Amino acid sequence: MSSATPLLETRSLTKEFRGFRAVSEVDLTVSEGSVHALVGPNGAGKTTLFNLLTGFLTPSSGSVLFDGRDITGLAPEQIAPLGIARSFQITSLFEQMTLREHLELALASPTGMGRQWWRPVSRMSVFADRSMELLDQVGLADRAGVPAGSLAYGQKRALELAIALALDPRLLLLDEPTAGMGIEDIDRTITLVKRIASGRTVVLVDHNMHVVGSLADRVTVLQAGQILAEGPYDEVRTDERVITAYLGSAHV
Ligand SMILES: Nc1ncnc2c1ncn2[C@@H]1O[C@H](COP(=O)(O)OP(=O)(O)OP(=O)(O)O)[C@@H](O)[C@H]1O
Repeated sequence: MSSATPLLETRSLTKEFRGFRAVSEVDLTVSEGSVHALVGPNGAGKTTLFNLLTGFLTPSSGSVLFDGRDITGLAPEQIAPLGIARSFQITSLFEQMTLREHLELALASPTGMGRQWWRPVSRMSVFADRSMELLDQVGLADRAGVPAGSLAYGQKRALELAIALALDPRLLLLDEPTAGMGIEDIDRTITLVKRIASGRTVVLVDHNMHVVGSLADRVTVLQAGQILAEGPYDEVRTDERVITAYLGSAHV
């Protein structure tokens, strides 16, 4: 992480909901090739910030720059093809569809890698090899033909990661990748994220400090919509202001 080139930058980014500032003048700088964690107590503005970065929300003021380009106000379907993918906190899979079909659909979508959405479904087999590669990357190659509904929770989250990777994103945004997981799945997810983070930039929201400490090169702590502290994990976790902020929340 020697390069100082920011892949993602926000400048005075602000989102108000009827006068309430959920995100307030946030200046975030994410270096290319880094894993950058966003943490903070409930309601700190993490999800709102993710929504601003991916175009699901439009900022009230301020800007978002990706690779030096101003992407403020672009729609999600304009932002995704630039190389920003997101995995969601809530599982969004089709229970009856097989794992391979999920990947083929992701690859064939307008924002997907091939952008060959005009191809008839019968020609989706061109994506078969890539689908298997992606499933292999997340350790699900042997489940390719089973319906997503039959997967265990941790496997569903791994499938969602594979779907996000179908874009071959430069920037991958992970919203609580270990939420609701037991310790074994958490450790498996840490290993998986480490593997897929190589060669790309990852911004991660997670409440689990073991996950953050294991993965993040840099941590930004949000509180009440503002940046409270920022730095390497070991520095941030001993910061008095951060400790105080967390003592007031459910996630100590
Ligand atoms: N659409 C909305 N309308 C009004 N208020 C909102 C809206 N979305 C979020 N908020 C408020 O903005 C604040 C930040 O919410 P946000 O979901 O971004 O926090 P968070 O850090 O992701 O919290 P959590 O850790 O619980 O997911 C909260 O007070 C929330 O109630």
